[in-house]
Amino acid sequence: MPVPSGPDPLDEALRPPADETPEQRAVRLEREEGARRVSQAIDASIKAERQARRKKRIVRLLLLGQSESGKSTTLRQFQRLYTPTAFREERILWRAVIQLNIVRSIRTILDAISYPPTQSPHTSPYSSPRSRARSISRPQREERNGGGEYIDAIGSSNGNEYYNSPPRHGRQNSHEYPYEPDVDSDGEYPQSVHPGSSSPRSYHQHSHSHSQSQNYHQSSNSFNYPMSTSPPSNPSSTTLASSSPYPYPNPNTYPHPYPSQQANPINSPAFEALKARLLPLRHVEALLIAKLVPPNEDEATHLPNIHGNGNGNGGGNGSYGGQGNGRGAPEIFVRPGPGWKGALARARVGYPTFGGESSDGSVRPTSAGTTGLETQDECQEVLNQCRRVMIQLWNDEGIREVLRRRKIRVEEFPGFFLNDLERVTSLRYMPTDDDVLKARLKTVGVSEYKFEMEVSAGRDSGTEWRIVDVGGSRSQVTTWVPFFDDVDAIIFLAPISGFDQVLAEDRTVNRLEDSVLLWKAVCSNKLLANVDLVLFLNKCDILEAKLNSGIRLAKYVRSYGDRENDLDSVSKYLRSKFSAIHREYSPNPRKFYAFCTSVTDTATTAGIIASVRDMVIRQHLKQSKLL
Ligand SMILES: Nc1nc2c(ncn2[C@@H]2O[C@H](COP(=O)(O)OP(=O)(O)OP(=O)(O)O)[C@@H](O)[C@H]2O)c(=O)[nH]1
Ligand SMILES: [Mg+2]
Repeated sequence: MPVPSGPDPLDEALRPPADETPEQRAVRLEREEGARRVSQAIDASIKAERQARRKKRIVRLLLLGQSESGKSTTLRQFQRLYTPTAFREERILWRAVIQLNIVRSIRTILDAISYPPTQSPHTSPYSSPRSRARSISRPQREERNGGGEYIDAIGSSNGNEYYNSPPRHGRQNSHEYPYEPDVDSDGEYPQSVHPGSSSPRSYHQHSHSHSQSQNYHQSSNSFNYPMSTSPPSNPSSTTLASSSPYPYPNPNTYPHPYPSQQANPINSPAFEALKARLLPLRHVEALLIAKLVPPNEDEATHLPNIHGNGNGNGGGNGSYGGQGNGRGAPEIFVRPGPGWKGALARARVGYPTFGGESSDGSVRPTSAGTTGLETQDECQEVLNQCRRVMIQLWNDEGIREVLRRRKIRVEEFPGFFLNDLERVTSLRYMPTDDDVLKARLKTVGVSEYKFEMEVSAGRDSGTEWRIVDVGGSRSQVTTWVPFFDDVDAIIFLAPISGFDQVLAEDRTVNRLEDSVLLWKAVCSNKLLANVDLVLFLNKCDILEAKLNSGIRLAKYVRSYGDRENDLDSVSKYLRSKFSAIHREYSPNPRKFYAFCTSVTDTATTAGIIASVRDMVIRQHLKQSKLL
């Protein structure tokens, strides 16, 4: 933005009038003195409050990172480790979330099978969208001017715009994140170039107004759809998905807003019958949404998102019955805090009433998680009845093959429980610790969780912890700033397994690129200049599986070159890049710790969290002495 030249308007406004009389001057000075006294009093009271907080030993930790980076999971790890009783008591409440996760995974598969790649709501961000090879190395001028191959986010001089800019939506910011839908000659990831939304309608709109869409049009001839016309490689008639060819639209004539002829390309009677048997899941989904989303929370069911068409009701038009438009449903979210848990507990949702009132007077199941008694839960009953069909669907070779071809790795989705269907749909099912950590429930808003460690040693005892968990999607980043004040440490989560994925909320943005941009913004933020940073390079388990399956980092991060494509080398490389950004962008020198994590893994995360706890306490004590 151009800076206006000339006198500062604020100075102008504050300057005394040229014809000020001595009396007016005296009045003005007195008024200014009064204002100064008020300001000093406010400063003093803030300082006193801060000192009192330090004395009371209140430690504040902020969890930052993009959506699905693992912030809420990290918080759950803290709770599991340091308030285990409360964590155990609440496990049963996660069953509804897990039920919803299962239903959503099934829906994803049905959508993927039922709709061609161009229509499916579940292509990106889990389908290995491939942007052009990019470098996350520091921007070199030659690179920028030459190939333009680095992630532009790394190149901008200051990350603060991430906070200051208004929430970005859709493709409006494409100029800031110049992601050209680059098509590789091998056409390996055609789904990645599907621009914008999964909704054909919104794509249609884009195609008239954005030049990137035109690029897409121009380039759409140059690759083959992996599923364009061929059936799965093993066309065994025993598989559900293999008994019909796949009449996907000719890429030369694509896109059609609604290619009605191909609305449901799988017309195998076996598949149709199976879908019909899964129809009750629609009801389950609606029930769960009603349970999880408070009645006054309208936004959750109307949130436009990657899968949705902006008005999905989360349960009405999926593909269970093959009648809907199959464009999925919004991801259900909760506002952080005990609200949704309280609502579930109050509704009792069919859980047995083992417990009485808790100390705060609220009623919640207290030890149901350990009894293993049968419960009356309609959703669980329906899931239990559908479990054989779900298992059949998930284990069907033909369907697996379609998913493979479409690069849809359902097992890497958050909230994946399909390998545990027998166990998690049992009527006696009570979520384990691992299940709670694996469950996915998106956060919207910012909230502070207070707790005192049940399990505390030495100097920890008596310390009150306040962990701030934020919603990580792009539109929410601006809401973080008010929480930057008076923070002892930040844990920043960068899910490095996302190097071949795009953001759910903006499919033009590579996930790793977004994490780097966000990291830069956090490092350079002046309000956080003296806050120690802890970096979790997270989802290393998924990263390892990806690398082992042959997906190469160098395809997405060109600067990686021909280094070894294994977890150790990749994580070291990315760690050094994040560390370099920290050094370069931090306004002041400060402590920085980096860990390669899989925060769903209880064994490895316990040690890391203990180190972070010690480090935060140390820092807190140091700061207290300084005050
Ligand atoms: N396999 C694996 N899954 C993880 C890991 N970390 C988090 N997850 C899963 O990823 C999903 C998203 O994690 P969340 O903790 O909900 O992510 P978040 O950062 O809070 O996301 P928002 O609330 O949208 O901002 C959950 O289903 C987690 O179980 C990890 O290291 N490995
Ligand atoms: Mg969250």
